[in-house]
This record gives sequence, C-alpha cells and structure tokens, in this order.
Amino acid sequence: MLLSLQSVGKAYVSGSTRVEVLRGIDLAMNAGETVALTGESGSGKSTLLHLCAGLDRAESGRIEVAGRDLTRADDATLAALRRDAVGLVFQQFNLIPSLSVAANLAFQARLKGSDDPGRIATLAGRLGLADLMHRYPEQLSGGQQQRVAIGRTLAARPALILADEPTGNLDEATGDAVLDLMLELVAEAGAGLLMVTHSPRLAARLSRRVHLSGGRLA
Ligand SMILES: Nc1ncnc2c1ncn2[C@@H]1O[C@H](COP(=O)(O)OP(=O)(O)OP(=O)(O)O)[C@@H](O)[C@H]1O
Repeated sequence: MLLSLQSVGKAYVSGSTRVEVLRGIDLAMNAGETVALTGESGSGKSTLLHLCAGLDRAESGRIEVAGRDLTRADDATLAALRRDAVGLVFQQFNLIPSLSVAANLAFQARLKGSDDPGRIATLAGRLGLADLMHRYPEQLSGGQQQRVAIGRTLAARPALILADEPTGNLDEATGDAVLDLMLELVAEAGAGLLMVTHSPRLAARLSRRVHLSGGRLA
C-alpha cells in the first residue's frame, strides 16, 4: 500500500472556536493509482494533503506512506520521508529565488543524491522550459513557475506525488500537456498521484475520484 489513511481527524482551534475539518477520513491508494480529490473551497483538501505530506499532524487516526507510520514519526523522520518518497506540488511553488531554473529543477533530485542531467533536460523540454534554464524564478510568469515546480518534483522520482491544483495557472492546452506528462511518468515509475482539482474534466482523466464534504470522503 502506497498511502493509507484510517479514521483520520483534524480540527483547527482559534481562540474559543474549534473547527472540525476532517472527521474520520479513510483512503487507500496503491502504487500506480492516480486519485482526484475534489471538494468545495474550505472543505479541507489542502489540510488533507498537508497531513499526507507530514507537514502537519493528524489529531486522530493513522496515516501511512509507503509502509511508514506518519502519526508516530518524529520531525526528522517526516523530513526524510518528504525528501525520499513524497513529491509536493503546492499552490505556493516554493522555488528557490537565488537558483536558476536549471538548478531549481535539479534541486530535489540532488537532495536525494539522484541528479540526472539528461532527465532534467528531457523534462525541461517536455515542460516548455528549455529556453528558460538560465532565468531566475522572479523572471518567470506564474505558469512558468508552476511548470518548474512540477518538473522539480518529477525529476526526483517520488513514490507518491501530492499535488494541489498543479495545472491551475496554465491555459487548457498547456495544462493538458503537463497533466499528460505527469500521468505518463507516474505510470512509468509505478508511483501514485493524489491531486486536488476543481475541474471535473481533469478529474475524469485520473483512475479514481474521491469527494470531500462535511469532513468525510465519498
Ligand atoms: N491554520 C489554520 N487555522 C485555522 N483554520 C484553518 C487553518 N488552515 C485552514 N483552516 C480552515 O480549515 C478549513 C479547510 O481549509 P483547507 O485549506 O484545507 O480547504 P481547501 O478545501 O483546500 O480549500 P480551497 O479549495 O479554498 O483551497 C477552512 O475552513 C479553513 O478556513
């Protein structure tokens, strides 16, 4: 099992109010599966991805990624898991401002000790970034930055990709091409993709769809 959530609960407390965002989430994903996560704004989709990435902790229940229990792991173990097994494509792209596009693309793979210049060049070509390799993030459009963030994740070959509207800043044709690439590489690597999307059209292209509402998945 690549990703397993059992009865996962999470609430946010601000002042005297407690907001139950997730109330008993069960989800199981095998390697090779691609799952679309839909739900209204504020339903808890980003919260769920953050928990699966070990960026935040569940209040109850159990989360396992590639057989490792996140709920009991210490911070160093969670950081190692993010480096080695999980790829994140979030809405804040978190590119490194002082590094070129080429160095940003290679960054995650280098952390893992698996930098492959040939693969970076191929990915850059497929993502339409080949002519931008010497630029810096601040010299890119939002959609170009988004493609660098996706390339950086794909270059590191994670077992599980967690993506929050990864093509949200791209026009339809570019977004389709980028999703094609993501699905192709996920299939090739036998990885898994859990992707938040508001688009029923994009959701239909993944192998399974789950909907978050009232703190539960259906
Ligand atoms: N750190 C926080 N403290 C308090 N409340 C929070 C915090 N983060 C999120 N929330 C609340 O939790 C709920 C779920 O937020 P979340 O960002 O997970 O939703 P979402 O489904 O990803 O929304 P969107 O589609 O708009 O990005 C919202 O009501 C939000 O206001």
